[in-house]
Parts: sequence; C-alpha cells; structure tokens
Amino acid sequence: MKIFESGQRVHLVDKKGRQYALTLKAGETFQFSGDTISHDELIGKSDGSIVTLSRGKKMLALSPTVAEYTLKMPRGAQVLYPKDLALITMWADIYPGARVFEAGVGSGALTIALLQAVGERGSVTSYERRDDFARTAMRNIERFLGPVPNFQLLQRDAHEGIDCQTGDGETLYDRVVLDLPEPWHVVPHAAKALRLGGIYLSFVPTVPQITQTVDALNHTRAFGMIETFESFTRNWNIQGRSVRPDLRMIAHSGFITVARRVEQVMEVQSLSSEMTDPSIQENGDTAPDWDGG
Ligand SMILES: C[S@@+](CC[C@H](N)C(=O)[O-])C[C@H]1O[C@@H](n2cnc3c(N)ncnc32)[C@H](O)[C@@H]1O
Repeated sequence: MKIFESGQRVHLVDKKGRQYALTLKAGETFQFSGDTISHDELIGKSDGSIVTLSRGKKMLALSPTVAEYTLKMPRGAQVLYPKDLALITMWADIYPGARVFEAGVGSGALTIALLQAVGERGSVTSYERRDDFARTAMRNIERFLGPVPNFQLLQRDAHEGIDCQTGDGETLYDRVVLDLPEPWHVVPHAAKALRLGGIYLSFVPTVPQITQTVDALNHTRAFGMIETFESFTRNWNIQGRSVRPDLRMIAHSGFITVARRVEQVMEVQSLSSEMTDPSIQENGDTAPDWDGG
C-alpha cells in the first residue's frame, strides 16, 4: 500500500475527471473554488483514497503517473505528450542499464520518462541551452523522482558537440534522444557519441525538419534502418448507449525519426534490382517469406 507523505505530489480528481496537483506540506491548505482541505488530512492516507473537502465535495486522492504528472507540472518549454513519451521510450528501446544522451531538456517530461526506463543501473546525461529551463526541469524531475544521482544536466549547446570519451577512448552512449528544433546539427555528433548498434531518435513537429534530419542521417553514412512515423490517439466516450469517439483530440504533435548506428550503410536496392529479386512477385507484391503464408 502506498501512503502519502509530506513532500509528495498528489493529484485530487473530481467527478468529471479533472485533476488538481498539489505537493504535500504539513500545515498547508489546498483551496479549490472556495472548498478547502488541509494537507495534514491527506498525509497518512493511502493512494486511491476518497477525501472530503470542507463543503462536503468528495475527491479521489491519487499519486500521479508519469503521464499525469508531466501534463500538470510547471512548464518552461512545451512538454511532450504522453503518447509520444510512450513511443519514444519503446522505439529508442530505452532499457534498464542503458546510457542515454538527451537534448534539449525543456520542462523535463521526456527526461523523467528516460530516467524511469533506464532505472538505477542506467544513466541519463542531458544538455539544455537555457539556464531557466534547466532549473525548472531539475525541480520537476526531483519533485517526482527524488534525488537522481544517475542524472547529469548540463547547460550546453548540443550543436557544439557531445562529450563522449571515457578515459580509454570508448564511446559512452547506447542511445541519443533529441527533442530540439534543429536535430540535424546534432546528427554528426550523435554518430560519434553512439556505440555501434546504438539508437538515434529525434522528435520534430514539421515536415521540413524531418527532411533535414533524414538528409543529415544519410549524409553521415553512419546510420541505417532510418524510419519516420507519427501517432494519433483518439479517446472514446462510453456512457450508456453513447459510445463514440470524443469530439476533440490532439490532431498533431510531431514526427519521430529513428535510426540505428551501423558500421557501414548497406546500399538501398534500386528499382532494377527489385525487379530481379525473387521475393517480388509479378504484380509487385512482396512474397511472404514464411511457409504457407
Ligand atoms: C520542446 S523543448 C523540449 C521539451 C522536453 N522534451 C519535455 O518533454 O519537457 C526543446 C528544448 O530544447 C532546447 N534547445 C534548443 N536547441 C538546443 C541546443 N542546441 N542545445 C541544447 N538545448 C537546446 C530549448 O531550450 C528547449 O528547452
């Protein structure tokens, strides 16, 4: 059972699912539309409890998930949406023990997701150009995760390079994850900083940014398996017989580009070689390469 303690972040959720964030501090009072509840009443309660405010309104007290926390935490820069955080951690294949380089940090939403995924055995090193954003991010990160000895946040410009040499000349990083406007300037540094087989991932909101990023990845000849994709999530309203998609959704956030650091780029097959490829059937469809498909 998780019991709320002073210093912890708690979300109070009303009947309509609206969430109100507070950081517990003995002696303080939470106020909401003329209703109040003292933090002391929440401290010692279990995660998932129902609490009653001064005028009788009932609310659910929950320990926020990463998705809930990052949507409600103070922002310097725009945060990544949970749908993109989920895809980034999966497609960058952030695993326990991984050594990750990240830039820029913004408000720290992606950093929190990366730190959770690498766990105590892994590490995250992040560059953020703006000192004010770096400070907001550090507060956000520590308020959610507590002290993070495996995290290094440096006020640096990632366009100028990624420090990646250990004493014995080994490159440091398993993964490079970028959420900044011009990732193509960082691509040559990522090629040097990533170990062979390592993964590069960047997130950008517009099509010209993808083109420049993919051009830069191809230009280095150090990356293969380059893919770009986007995602949509659409919530559904399920109330009695009213079962339908919500009227509003986030129609666009951005594009994810992923690439693998390789020793040598394999030539892309030309159309003429595809024509002689036995796996291409006469109608142009690719033949299944499994038995009985
Ligand atoms: C969109 S925000 C990142 C948001 C972050 N991923 C989050 O979820 O909270 C982009 C950040 O990149 C930083 N940035 C832009 N160019 C940079 C560079 N060359 N080096 C380091 N940081 C940079 C900006 O200051 C900004 O904070």
